[in-house]
Amino acid sequence: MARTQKNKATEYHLGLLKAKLAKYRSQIIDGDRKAAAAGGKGEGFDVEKHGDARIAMIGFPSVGKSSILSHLTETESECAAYEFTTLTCIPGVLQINNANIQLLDLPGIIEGAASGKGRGRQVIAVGKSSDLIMMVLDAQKGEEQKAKITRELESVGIRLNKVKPNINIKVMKTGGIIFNASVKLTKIDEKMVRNIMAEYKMHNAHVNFRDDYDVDDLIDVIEGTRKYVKCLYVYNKIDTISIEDVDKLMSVNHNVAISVHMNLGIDVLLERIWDMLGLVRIYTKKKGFQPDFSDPLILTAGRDGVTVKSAIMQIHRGLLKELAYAYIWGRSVKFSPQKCGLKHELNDEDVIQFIKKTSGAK
Ligand SMILES: Nc1nc2c(ncn2[C@@H]2O[C@H](COP(=O)(O)OP(=O)(O)OP(=O)(O)O)[C@@H](O)[C@H]2O)c(=O)[nH]1
Ligand SMILES: [K+]
Ligand SMILES: [Mg+2]
Repeated sequence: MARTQKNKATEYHLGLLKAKLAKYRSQIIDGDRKAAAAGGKGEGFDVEKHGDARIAMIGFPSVGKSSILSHLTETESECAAYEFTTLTCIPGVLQINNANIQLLDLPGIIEGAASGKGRGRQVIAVGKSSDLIMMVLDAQKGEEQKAKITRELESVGIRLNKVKPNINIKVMKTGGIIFNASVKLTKIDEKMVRNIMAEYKMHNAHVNFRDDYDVDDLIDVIEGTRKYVKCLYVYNKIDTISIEDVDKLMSVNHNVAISVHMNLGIDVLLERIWDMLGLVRIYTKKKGFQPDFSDPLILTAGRDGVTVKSAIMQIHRGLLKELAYAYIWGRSVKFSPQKCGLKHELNDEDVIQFIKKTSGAK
């Protein structure tokens, strides 16, 4: 693909090559999955999920992943100046705002990790299972390390800091391909969409583009197995570079610059982790009592954020039927307390009191 000159005539050819490549990749990944299921998983990698969220640290060897785990949690993971010090998945518990977050230290990966080099596949599988990937990078090394690891993750279907493309495909029995777009498309045209659909042997379908997407986005939606994961890029060892270079790193979206050795940037790192996880603390209170501010419920945002309903689902779903309304104090309401229904969206640090239909609703 890299050797094909880019112009209008070759564009269709490139699009089809991309679709073929994506198809073969998913066949290989699928084969791997079956082999893994048959032959047991990588030893030392099947760590059980614990706590309110899971973060996986992924990076090249000796960037300081284990140093970060040992610094931020009670767990000691061996740190050393030689590469591949860490050989398995080491879990620690990171406490931020009373939430218990599982932080996973992992072996360093190398180029080709996704196709099975080293323990790359196991490491990437752990990344896929997490709520946030911390891509740990060495501030002394060039920008290409970020692109290389991103490529490894993308090649197995992980998409970093992206939302699923809003392309709707409805398979029909007859009628051919009926194509619609809500905006003017600049990166793909109808002919290309038809070619790609044909490559996937989809001959009858309604295809609707809700935004200006490209070939890769269409393939992602057709393949359907992509995993959209948030990613924080953590540049460690800033004690070895100039202040100007630190400023440059910090000016990029989703980047954080730290030094474990000098204890620099750690507060900012924890804040960014909290923000990116999108966890919400909710304090429940009983009538006539103060809420217990030392013991929040930690809720994770679903597609509609955290609502009164999703809060109840995480606490005690039986309450759903019994609820008359909820009283809310906090930033999500105009005045406190305010009577709210199930759809009301909660903010971090709101206080909630549930009023049941039978007790005190009148
Ligand atoms: N200068 C500097 N060195 C650091 C810093 N953090 C870690 N190191 C050093 O970097 C080296 C590698 O640290 P590790 O924590 O073992 O790195 P790792 O990413 O876990 O390495 P692998 O497990 O081998 O992949 C060690 O010699 C650390 O002392 C830092 O903030 N500044
Ligand atoms: K090391
Ligand atoms: Mg390590």
